[in-house]
Amino acid sequence: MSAEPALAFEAVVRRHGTVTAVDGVSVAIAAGRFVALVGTSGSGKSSLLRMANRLDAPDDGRVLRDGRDVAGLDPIKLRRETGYVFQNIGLFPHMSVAENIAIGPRLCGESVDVAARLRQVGLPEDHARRMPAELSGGQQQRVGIARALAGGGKLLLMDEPFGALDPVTRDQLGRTVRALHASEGLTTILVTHDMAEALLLADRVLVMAKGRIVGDATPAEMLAGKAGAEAAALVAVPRDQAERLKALGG
Ligand SMILES: Nc1ncnc2c1ncn2[C@@H]1O[C@H](COP(=O)(O)OP(=O)(O)OP(=O)(O)O)[C@@H](O)[C@H]1O
Repeated sequence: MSAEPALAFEAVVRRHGTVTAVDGVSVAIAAGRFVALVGTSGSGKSSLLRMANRLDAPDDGRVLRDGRDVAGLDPIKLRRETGYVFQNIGLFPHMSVAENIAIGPRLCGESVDVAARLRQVGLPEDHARRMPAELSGGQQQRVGIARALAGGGKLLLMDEPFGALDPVTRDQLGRTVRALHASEGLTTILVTHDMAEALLLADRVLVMAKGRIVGDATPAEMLAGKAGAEAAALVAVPRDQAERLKALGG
């Protein structure tokens, strides 16, 4: 494992017209960590994530992967080596599950063990022949995760990947991703609006507000109120819900 952080942002700025979406973010993420990125809508989470594999370029500052500035890396290769999963992942509707999973490596003349990839994400092997429309939303997201990892990349970026799913499916998928993170030796960054999900899955939580990182702590530190006012406000929501549920149960 490299001594360099798997991903680092150095004084990164990203503007969209007159809006400064990312306003001087510096943060390093060590290989093997599971980081949740939280913050209210419009705080800059997606804008930050998109710079990790050159979907967007910073207006200022640098983004480093394993110590190398992404500006000097081949974007096609970089994206192949990055698992990227987002809400409504967009499987190719006219391709089978197997073809969807294998598409990236196949374009580079490489083959994929589709059955193994399906097993990894908890889907039966016979689903390989199905078309995306024959799968539930949760199953489609599982295929999306399998496709994201098929290139063999060790960095997994997830932008609200469970956003459109019911709470039970969401919880199951979260556990699957956490298990994959460990078994595959991934570095994972999960953008989520669900603070409870962030606290339960991640080993480090970054809080964004107005384009800046305003909280950076472990889940235990967050719960103990040691990560600043914005983090405390976000943690207050699931805590209050848990207390109200407990009160209901007597
Ligand atoms: N392509 C774009 N063009 C113009 N403005 C944009 C664009 N993308 C994002 N923005 C603006 O940049 C700011 C940050 O947006 P971003 O999507 O990064 O936030 P976010 O924290 O991911 O939000 P959400 O949780 O709602 O997805 C917002 O003010 C948004 O309106």
